[in-house]
Parts: sequence; structure tokens; C-alpha cells
Amino acid sequence: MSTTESAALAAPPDITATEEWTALRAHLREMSEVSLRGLFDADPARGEAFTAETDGLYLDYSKNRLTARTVELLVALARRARLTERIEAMFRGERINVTENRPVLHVALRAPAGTRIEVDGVDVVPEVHRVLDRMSAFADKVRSGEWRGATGERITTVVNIGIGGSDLGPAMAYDALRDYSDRGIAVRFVSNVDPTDVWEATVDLDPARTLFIVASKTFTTLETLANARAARSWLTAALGEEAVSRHFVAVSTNAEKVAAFGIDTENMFEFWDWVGGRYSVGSAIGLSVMIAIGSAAFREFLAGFAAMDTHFRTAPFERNLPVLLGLIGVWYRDFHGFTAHAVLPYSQYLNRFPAYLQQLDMESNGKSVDLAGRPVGAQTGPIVWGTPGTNGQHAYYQLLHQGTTIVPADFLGFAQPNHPGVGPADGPDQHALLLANFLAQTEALAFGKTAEEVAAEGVAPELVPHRTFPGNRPTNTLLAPKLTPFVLGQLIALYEHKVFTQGTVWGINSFDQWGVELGKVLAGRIVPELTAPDSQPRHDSSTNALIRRLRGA
Ligand SMILES: O=P(O)(O)OC[C@H]1O[C@](O)(CO)[C@@H](O)[C@@H]1O
Repeated sequence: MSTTESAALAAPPDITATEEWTALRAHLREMSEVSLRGLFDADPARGEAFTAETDGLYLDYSKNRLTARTVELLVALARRARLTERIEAMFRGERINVTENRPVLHVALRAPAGTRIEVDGVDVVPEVHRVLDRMSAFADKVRSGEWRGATGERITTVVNIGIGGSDLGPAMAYDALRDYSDRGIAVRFVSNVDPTDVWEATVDLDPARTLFIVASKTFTTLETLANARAARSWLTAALGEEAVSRHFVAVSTNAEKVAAFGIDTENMFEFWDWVGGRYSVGSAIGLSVMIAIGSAAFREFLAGFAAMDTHFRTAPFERNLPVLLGLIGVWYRDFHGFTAHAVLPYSQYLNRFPAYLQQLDMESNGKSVDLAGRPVGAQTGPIVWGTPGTNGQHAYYQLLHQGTTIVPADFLGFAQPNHPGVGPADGPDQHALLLANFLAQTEALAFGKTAEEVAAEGVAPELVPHRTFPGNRPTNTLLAPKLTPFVLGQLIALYEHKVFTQGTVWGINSFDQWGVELGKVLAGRIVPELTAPDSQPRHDSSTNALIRRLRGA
């Protein structure tokens, strides 16, 4: 890439000042009278036309407020934002994380051996596979019982201590892949600096059978180091200092700090500063998951990511799942002004998936300045939230159906169950009940129920407005054959690249997180003020009064 091209990528034009943006604004006016009912009535093949598929993962985006023209205009916007060039820049290892001067290469974590991806002239793929092989050897030893604790006991519980990307990814993936896990080894996750978290995670454990993984990219994160210290004193109180090397391993980019903490760097699994924390579950940060599901299944997981990477890099935008999801999100966020986005998995195993996506999306795209530091003209990342259906249906779906706020949502479902549940002999098939709800919700949200339809059912006139559903509420449906390690990898990479697509359109850096720094600095200042009763707190009057009140408590 020439210097001029690199400069153009680093300082993109204000996307809101482009003719593609103006065309979308005009198109929004054309679409103002269009409803999902009308769109489906006008085109009986719509439910098959507005779909895309890759490696068995099927996206139905027909229940969105869009036409073929909308897609055409959104794709033109992506081209104007130079999405292809930015994708290539990422895969080539260019330093697209400009504020930290780093490449962004989570795609290298799942690159098959033999692929060449260079950072400063060095191919990083062999190094990725060397660490994967070390992880596999270690995971095999723990799973087989060859790795023993200091007293010769087998490890039966692994406790991952980390926070943010060093917690949410493995915690989510462990839950998601429970069906593929060795039930003889349980994995727990400690993240909150609240001492109850580590206390609860260890209170019923036998130190002799417990292995701690201290996971921290920087190995400077206060929460993680405090929890690791607490875990260490819990262990050494029972087994003595010399037990640490058999019960603690580390995952980090920072060997020096790992050694300073007292963990032998022989027991450290490394990754690299070109992997962002929230993009790191496919790195050694996933060690706890590998111990649970085994090396072969973990590599299947990585293969799912890799398949989605190839799709993102090669499929035309009109059939490209992450690009479509990203652009539809821009359509709602920027043109309709919708502020939130829900992710609703119809799988209990994906319980933690929305929380994982919160960090992925909101830490990446919660930005107000563009790559060149100028205020960004567009509205950037939405508020991302959700929980598994059908539980959400009995909680907040009321607002989704009849509230004054419109929340576009992704519904995730799986054709085959991981467990069959009760079958026809004992009542309605349990998985069919789940899937029926999964389908019914998007149908109800899209088409609603008119006042005429409600009245025709004989509902008392005064109740008709209460029982009317406005409909026209947009959703995407993602359908996979079954929740497997491969499919989970596909889904994670799908959302990573969706976030990338949106960040590119908005011209922001999706790979830094300066917004978390100020709170960390202020907390560091407050700790001594809370603990030293005579010190003068030096803050605003509210914070000062609260500190004095807590000191007195
Ligand atoms: O892995 P580390 O370095 O402990 O960081 C944990 C998390 O903290 C953050 O830097 C935010 O403070 C996240 O981006 C990161 O995932």
C-alpha cells in the first residue's frame, strides 16, 4: 500500500459529509411509509431473497426495514469508507490501531499453519502454532492426570482469574461448550475485585486439586492481581509457598511481570500485543476452555473462526454476513436513530454470549472521535444487551413488542438440540417448544397485530389498544445446525467482523479503549484516602463526602 493510501485510511473523510450518506438520508424518507407487513405482502419471496449463508450458518435479514435499494446504498457507503482496503490492511498486519501503533491480528490466532502473516517482516503464524502446541501439551497433561498438584493429587477444578477480555471470552465459551467438556474437571471464573468473588469461587475447593490460571494481557490489571494474590494466599496457607509452581500458571504478554508475581515463566503461555483483550479468546487466554474441551475441540473452535475470516475477506458485501449485519446496524443507529441492539440466543448454553458481545462491541465502538482525533459526525456504537430466550420473553420482551423504544434484535437459534429433553411421548417436544418461541417472536415483532384483528377476535373495545401490537420491529435471524465448537467460533468471528465493519464506516479506531483509563487513575488515588483516616480527600464535594462517610462506616 502506498503512503498516500495508508494516510487516507488513517484519516478517513467524514462519512456523514459524503454523497452516499446523503443518498441514504433521502432513501430514509422514501422508506418512512414502508412497513414490514407491506414489504412481505408485496414480495412473496422476500423471506428467501434477503438471506445469506456461509458454512451452514444462515442469516435471514428479511424482517428488517429495508429493500434491495437500501442494501445497495449501504454497500456503496461501505465502499466509500474503503471497507475492502481496511479489511486487507488488517489481514496484512498493518498498524491499523493507530493510537497504540499496533497491528490488529486476532485473525492470525486462527490462521492455518502455513499461512504467512508478517509483523515487521516476521511471520507470526509459526509462533501462534508453537504456543497452541504448548497449550495442547499442558491441557492434555491436566486432563489425563499427568499434571498433578504439589501433594500428588489430580486437578479437578481450574480457576481462571482475569477480567474483561481475559474473563468474558473464556467464561462465555466454557459455558457455551459445556456439552463438549470433560465433566471431571470444572472451570470457575473470578473477575470482580469484590473479595466475595474469589471467596465464593474457592470456599468449597480443595487446594490440593485446584489449578489457577492468572490471565492478564498486561499483568498490571489491579483487579486481577488482587484476586491472584488472594488465591495465592489461600493456596499457600494450606500447601506452603513451594506449592505455587504446581498450582499457578499464567497467560500474558508480559513475562517480566509474571516472574515478578512469582509464577515461573516456564508455566506461562504467551500472546502478543497485536491481540486486543476483547479479541483474545482464541489465544492462550482460552487455555481454561482448552482444558475443558480438549485440544482437538479447541482447534475445531479456531477452525470456525478461520472459516468466518475467509468469508469476511472474500465474499461480496451483498452476501457477506458480518458486512450485512454491520451495515444494517448502521442503518438503524445512524438513520433511524435507534440507540440499542439486543442479542437474544435461543440456547441456554449461550447465557454469557450477550455479556461477551457487550465488551466486544461497546469497548470497540464506544468512541466519539475518528481515527484522526476529530469529533465523529456519525452516531457510533449502540448499547448492546440481551439474555437467552425464552427467559427474556417473560421479562423485558413486553418493551420490545409494545414499548415506545425500538430495539433491533438478533435472534440466534440452532436446528438440533444439544440435549433432546422430553419427547413426544411425554408431551410437546421440548426443543420444538424452544424453536417455536424463537420463530414466533420475530414473527410477532415484525407483523404485530392490528386493532382490527384484535377487535375481530371479540375483544372489548376499551381493551383493543392495550392488546394491539404495532409490529414493524426489525430482527435478524441467525440459524446454525447445532451449537458446536466450530459454530461458536463462526459466531464470535461474525460479531468481531460486524464490529470492524461498523468501526470502518464510522471512521473510528475499534481497537483501543482509552475510555476506561480515567476511572482507573481516580480509583488509584482514592484507595489511600479510604484507608488512611486522617488524609484529606481532594475531590468534588460529593466524592469527598462519600469517602468520609465510608471511612466512618
Ligand atoms: O488482560 P488485562 O491486561 O488484565 O486487561 C483486562 C481488560 O482490561 C481492559 O484493558 C479494560 O480496562 C480490557 O480491554 C481488557 O480486556
